[in-house]
Amino acid sequence: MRSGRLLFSKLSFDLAPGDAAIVTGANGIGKSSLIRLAGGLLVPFEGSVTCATDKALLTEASSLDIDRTLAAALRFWASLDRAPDPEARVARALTALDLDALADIPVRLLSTGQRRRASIARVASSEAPVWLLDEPANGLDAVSVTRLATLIAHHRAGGGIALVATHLPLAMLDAQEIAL
Ligand SMILES: Nc1ncnc2c1ncn2[C@@H]1O[C@H](COP(=O)(O)OP(=O)(O)OP(=O)(O)O)[C@@H](O)[C@H]1O
Repeated sequence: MRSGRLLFSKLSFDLAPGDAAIVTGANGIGKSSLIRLAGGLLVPFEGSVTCATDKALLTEASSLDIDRTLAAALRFWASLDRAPDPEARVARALTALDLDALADIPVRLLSTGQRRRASIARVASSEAPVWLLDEPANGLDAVSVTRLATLIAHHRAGGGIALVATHLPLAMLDAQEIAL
């Protein structure tokens, strides 16, 4: 329910380790709202959302401090996570997103696509088992979209879960489709 309007009803799905779901539908149908519900940023009008483990959320807004270097901005968030060794996690995520060369650049100087990759790196560096991604491919070039698909596949292969809202094609093997 948003602004008194029912967005969707009778929606039910489960995701086990290794699973993925892709949320599709027209503009304004409620894809972002569903991701936010899953992330606990919105409360369902009716029903419930249960998540047994840590989750990382990617929304349209970048949560990275624009005045820090990319590496420092990522380390800030990684240090708040429960997983050990934030430095190593950030280093791995920077490499996975091909951002090593930009590690010492202030976030405010990054391009749109670079910022999006940086936000994905924040999710990856959390090493949270559940990834909730709202339009992760927005602003990415073709190579970066492929890299994102590979990253999600690796995450799932390691027992991770991905719930992804996207209106852009993103290859995710055997993903459930949640068509709103
Ligand atoms: N903060 C808000 N307060 C009230 N209504 C909102 C808010 N955010 C979104 N809405 C409304 O909720 C509905 C669903 O929005 P949502 O962003 O979930 O759609 P979406 O499917 O992700 O759209 P898009 O494809 O354009 O990103 C829309 O009608 C929108 O106007």
